[in-house]
Parts: sequence; structure tokens; C-alpha cells
Amino acid sequence: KTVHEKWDISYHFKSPDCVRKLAVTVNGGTPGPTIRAAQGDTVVVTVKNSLMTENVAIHWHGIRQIGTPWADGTEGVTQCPILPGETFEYRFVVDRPGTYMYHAHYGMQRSAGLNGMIIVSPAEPEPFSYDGEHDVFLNDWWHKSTYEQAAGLASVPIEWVGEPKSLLINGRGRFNCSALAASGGAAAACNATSPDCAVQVFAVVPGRTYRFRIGSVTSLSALNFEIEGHPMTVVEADGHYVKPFVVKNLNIYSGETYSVLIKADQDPNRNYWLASNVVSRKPSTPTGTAVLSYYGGRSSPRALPPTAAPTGPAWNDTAYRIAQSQATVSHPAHVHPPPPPRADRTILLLNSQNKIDGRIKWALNNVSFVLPHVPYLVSLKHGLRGTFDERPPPETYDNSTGYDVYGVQPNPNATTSDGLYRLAFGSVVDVVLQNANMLAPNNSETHPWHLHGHDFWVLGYGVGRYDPVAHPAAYNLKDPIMKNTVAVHPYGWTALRFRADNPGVWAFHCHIEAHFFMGMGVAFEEGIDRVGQLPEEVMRCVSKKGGRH
Ligand SMILES: O=C1O[C@H]([C@@H](O)CO)C(O)=C1O
Repeated sequence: KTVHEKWDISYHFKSPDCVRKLAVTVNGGTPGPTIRAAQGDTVVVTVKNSLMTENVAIHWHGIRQIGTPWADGTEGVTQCPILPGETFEYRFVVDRPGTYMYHAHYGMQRSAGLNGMIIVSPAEPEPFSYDGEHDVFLNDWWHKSTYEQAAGLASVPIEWVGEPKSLLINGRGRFNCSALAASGGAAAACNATSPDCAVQVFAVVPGRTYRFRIGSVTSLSALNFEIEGHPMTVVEADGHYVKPFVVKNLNIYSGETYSVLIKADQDPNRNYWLASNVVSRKPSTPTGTAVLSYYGGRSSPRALPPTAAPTGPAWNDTAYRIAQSQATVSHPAHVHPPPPPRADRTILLLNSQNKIDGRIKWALNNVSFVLPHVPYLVSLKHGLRGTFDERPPPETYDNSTGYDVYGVQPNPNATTSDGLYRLAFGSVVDVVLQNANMLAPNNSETHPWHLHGHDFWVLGYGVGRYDPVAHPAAYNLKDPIMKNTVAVHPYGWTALRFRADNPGVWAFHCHIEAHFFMGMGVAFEEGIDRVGQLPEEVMRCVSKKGGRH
């Protein structure tokens, strides 16, 4: 069947954390509506850009777009942006069941509020059962506009975005209005009684089992999510069934989705916290909260729990997070196509912070990514020349003198490029993400990497410098989970494998909005000759002669 959505994208004043701010909305809301479809359905979203002075493009995060690479919604890669006043139709098949998301993919627009969930119900029975379902959509939130943030990042010296003001659960948080007034902020802009920031309540029937679908669309933060007093059994990650394991709390990186099961077996006469906490960066943001309430209990549904909200694990406990990453393996009875035993090509990507013309950038093998003005998909499909740098980016980094991933590099210079990797169609590609120290000493951050157009097998994680001889021998080829987003941990490496069998051009990038803006991404082309005729509306910015309008 076909699921139709009609969306109007426009700015509205919203108060997600009680502080009034202009937000990019879908039909007046942030988050936007949840798309619900069944496996195999065609989803058609008619998007009208009513932003007046701003372009837009929307990415369907986790949907592989098999046969429809032009519908991936990535400005500069798969399409020209949708101009103000224009209408664009996204049409694609949701071929796999699971929990997915959508969000803007133009500049740093995602962080302005254009985001939501996609839930695809399965055609076949799942390897677990439950009585009811709740959806939890996690985000971080700033009071500065996206434009102020972007301008700050591009300034010399950099004006970093800083830690978020609030953490949102289903678009709701709670900023301390009196603190805002005390710091000289406009008190009128903070309204603790705004319905936009009313506490979100998740109601459960005593004795029942619930599936919580959890997605994180944060701009920056790695999060730890906990439901007070209710251990969670992890059963799904990025649309793939997980060999179940139980956690007290769940680490979730931007771009990831999970499903967990909880049993409503606690005292029904009180409420419990849902808590979202920053991990991996030194937090300065209060815990994001919502409330779990039992039907029939003596507590009023909106009553705040009698306890203090969970504060999560120590923010810098990297080993704790790596252990959870490693515990996330495939469900034995739902083995997706097993990974091919070896790769045809290995691309080793050094993640480094660099300086270009005095600006702080991120680079892969010393190349900082910039998007071309003509979308790759259009240039390559139509054979346009001179629209991007045709020299391929490097396959590895210079390790001739033994790159010290723990040290500050003596030469932080890098170059920018809009070149891309061209993959042999059908070939098996390994990508190893190598983390390193940043420009300042003793710091390495977590980067959640998201691949468009594919799911990949997660073959292994390690700490320190990746060894191309020793480490592949220990890859998990038995039951690796497939995902579309995976973290490379501080000072660590992460190895993943995918088959380049989806004709198109696909972005692969750090899902931290500021980091992609600062160059932390690459692009892959495969099977361009197999791509069908491009719809006219993806190339509205390209002149017939090949240049840009
Ligand atoms: O890209 C980043 O820049 C800042 C800092 O390194 C410079 O201010 C930071 O924490 C990042 O993740």
C-alpha cells in the first residue's frame, strides 16, 4: 500500500524547553509527525517549503532507498535543495521493518527542529513479543539560532556551539526560567507553563510488557537513557534484531535507534523517571526527564516521582560504553545475510581535528569534506565535468613515522576537497574509522558515523591504533549486528563492512551536526550507470549546460 504525507515546512515560535525560539516545523510541529508504515509500503511525502528565505532537504535516516537514490534527501549529494515556495515529492519503499528517523539534511538545519520518527511494522513475526508500545525521541537543544551556531563555527577563532541548554524527550524539556532571568536573559522568553514544555507522560498497565522505540537525533550529545527502576532488554538496533541483553541504562549516539522491552512490574502507586543524560563530553546540561506512570495507581499521572532523576553512568567511563557496543550483536535466529568473509577494498579513515586558514576543521586522512554545488548524483549520472574534484581522496593516512593517536599532531594542516570515493559495483568494502587526539592535548571525542543507502556489519571495536594485520583476524564474522550508524570511541577504532550494491551516491559522515559542517564526512559512488532516470525536481539548480543556475 501507499502511505501519503503532505507536509508544510515553516518557521514557528516554539518553546520546547519553555524558552521561546524560532523552530523549523513540519505542519507546525517539532518533532514532526511520526510516519507509520508497513514493510514493503511505498511512502510518498509531498514537501512544500514555506520557509520563505531558506532552502530545505529531508533525509530518511536508515531507509536504504534501493532504486530511488534521488529520494535520499541529502543536499549536494543526491539533490538540489528545495527552494522557498517549491514543492518536492519524496517517494520511496520502506523495505525493512524497524525504527527509523527523518531529519533535515541541509546545512545545520536539522538542529533547528525539522526531525521525526519513522516506524515500519514487520511483515513477519518478530523474535520477541510485547503488549504495548511507546516511542521515545531524544534530542538536545540550544537557544542560539542555527545561523549563529554556523557562523560561530566558521569564525576565527572558533565560537564553538557549546553544550546544549536542554535535553528533549519527544520534543519537550524544561529549562530553569529563574536561572535564565538571573543570567540576564529575557525572562519573558521563558514560560514554565507553556504547553510546549509540559511533562511528557508514558502510561503503562501493571504487569504488561512494553516495547520502547528509542531514537536519538541529537546535534551533538551522546546520551544515556534510563527508565528508573525498569531494566531494559535491548531487542532492536537500527532496524535489526539484537541478541537480547539487559541493561540498567542505554547509551545511544546521534543517528542510532533501539527498541527495548520493559516489564511494568514495579509499585504502581508512584511514578518513575525517564532520564536522558549526556555522556562522553563533560556535561553541563541538566538531565532531560519524562514520567512513567501506572494506570490504576494512586499517583496522579503528571506527578513528579518522589526520587531524584537518574544521573546515568560517569560521563567519561568509555569502557562502559564500549562494553555495550560490543554486546550489541545479531539475534541468532534472525541472521541477516552473513558478512562476506573478506573485503575487496579497505578504506582506513583517520578522524582528526585540523586547521585550515586558521579555522578549526575535521578531516579524514587530512582531507576536510565540502559539498559540491552540483549534486554528485546529477554530475555523475549526466556525465558533467568540472563540478567537483575528480581526484579520489586518500585510502589511508600517512603512518610511515608511526602516527601517535594519543598525541597532538605537530602539523595540524589539512586541505579541503569535494572529491568522492568510487566503489566497484557489488564489491565488499571495509571502512575502518581511526580516532585520534584533537588539537588540544588529552582529548578525543566520540563520533557517531552514519552511512546512507546501506546497512553495514559492525566487525569490531578497539582501543588505540588499528593494526591492519592483527586486528582483522579478530573481527566478528559470526554474529555481527547490522547498523546504519556506529560510534568510534575516544582514541579507538571501529571496523565495518558493507556491500556496494545500491546504485547511487551516498554520504558517510559524523552525525554530529557541527562536525559534518566542519568537514567530517565522505561520499561514496557505486553503480552510477545502473541508476534510473533522475526526476527533474532533484536537478533544479543545475543548468542544461552542466553548470549551476
Ligand atoms: O569540533 C569541536 O570543536 C570543539 C573544540 O575542540 C574547539 O572549541 C569541540 O569540543 C569539538 O567537538
